[in-house]
Amino acid sequence: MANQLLINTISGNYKILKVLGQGRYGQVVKCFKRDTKETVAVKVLKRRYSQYRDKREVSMLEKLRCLDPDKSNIVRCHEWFHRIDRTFMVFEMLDISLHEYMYQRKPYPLPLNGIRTIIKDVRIPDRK
Ligand SMILES: Nc1ncnc2c1ncn2[C@@H]1O[C@H](COP(=O)(O)OP(=O)(O)OP(=O)(O)O)[C@@H](O)[C@H]1O
Repeated sequence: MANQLLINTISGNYKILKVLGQGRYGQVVKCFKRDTKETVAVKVLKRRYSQYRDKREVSMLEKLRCLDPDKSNIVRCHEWFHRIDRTFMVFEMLDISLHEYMYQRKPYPLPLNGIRTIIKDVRIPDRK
């Protein structure tokens, strides 16, 4: 896998298990972190055509790190690093996305109580 070669140039600590998805700014891969024996999600930002964009992404993460992840419902970011022309961000591995959850329940909609809980959870980080 092309990303495995890329990630090996940074650290032999991460073994890529599979591609989790693709976002606007890059690809997210599931990795095994050898030193801690954790499974993590590593976001590999697209080639650094804009250092400003990468810095903005990292500075947003820096600010969010001040919040308690257990209380703010924000995904935990373990670390990030810039190497060669890429930025790598290491996050805790989450369960399925809301989209996937809704898809799995098809053709049944989410129960009203479930929708209330999700809306409440999503709104918590807004309150800061
Ligand atoms: N921490 C994570 N744990 C598990 N899967 C993840 C994690 N982060 C991202 N993913 C998966 O990778 C996909 C792409 O994530 P990514 O954050 O790059 O895109 P996004 O959420 O669309 O945001 P953006 O386009 O703004 O970068 C998600 O839809 C999700 O399926």
